[in-house]
Amino acid sequence: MTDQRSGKGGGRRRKGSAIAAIDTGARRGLRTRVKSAKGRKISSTRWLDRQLNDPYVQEARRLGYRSRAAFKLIEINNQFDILKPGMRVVDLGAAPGGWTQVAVDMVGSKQGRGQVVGLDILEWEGVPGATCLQADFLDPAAPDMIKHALQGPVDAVISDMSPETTGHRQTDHIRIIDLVEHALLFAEEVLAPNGIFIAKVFKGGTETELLNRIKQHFRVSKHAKPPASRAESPETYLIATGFRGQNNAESDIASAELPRDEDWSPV
Ligand SMILES: C[S@@+](CC[C@H](N)C(=O)[O-])C[C@H]1O[C@@H](n2cnc3c(N)ncnc32)[C@H](O)[C@@H]1O
Repeated sequence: MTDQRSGKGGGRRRKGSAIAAIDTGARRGLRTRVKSAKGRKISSTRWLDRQLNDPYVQEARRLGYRSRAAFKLIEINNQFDILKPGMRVVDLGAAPGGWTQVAVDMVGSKQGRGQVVGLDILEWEGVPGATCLQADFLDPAAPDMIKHALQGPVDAVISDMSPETTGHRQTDHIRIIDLVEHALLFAEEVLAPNGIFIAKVFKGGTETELLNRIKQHFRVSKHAKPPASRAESPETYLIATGFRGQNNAESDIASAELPRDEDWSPV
């Protein structure tokens, strides 16, 4: 909960093993899968094959990104032109650090412009140019920890947080919505006017109440499924721009006017 590091290099790589071909984040995932796949070795082998044949994994490795997830943020940004030099960004669910690396490059924090603060429940290696925190975001003390690290109002809160999936659709849905709701409440507290909120959600599962809240606080909201997000994954990203400002929420949006989740066409 109190671990705060910044400015260290990338993850260690084990030379010579098959695992050395996979970036740090994927290797962490491999260990998890092998452990949880006791007696189901075939599926972990298939998973390993998929990693080795995945062009995003290869490209992440070539460019020094810690996860293939980095490309999701790059693609979201290509599409929506969101992150710009000098911005202050909070990255939730940041480990192993792919999005943090991309955000650091985009805002220019290594050159002293903007700021990136990343947080994850897992222990993770600091990303140069970012403040890297370890805490459970659902712990009431976590938001204050981030606020303490911030040097001013935030331009973008980006969340790639996802809970350990159980395979039970409804349970997974409830867990991710809980994370998104906490992230949104935090964003409402720290965002500057016109700020941006990005959060991972599961397709077809964004609660009306959550969408209602997004509509009240942001001028524009969309769903996006970047090409780097695997087609078979239910994940999609909620992109909300034009934060109306603290205490400036639109309270007169009739619920009848709100789009149903399935009406939000993917962009
Ligand atoms: C898909 S990964 C993020 C990948 C990351 N964006 C990247 O580019 O490398 C999801 C992350 O959410 C984190 N997470 C899940 N629940 C969390 C919580 N309650 N607090 C903080 N982080 C959490 C997980 O530990 C995991 O690292």
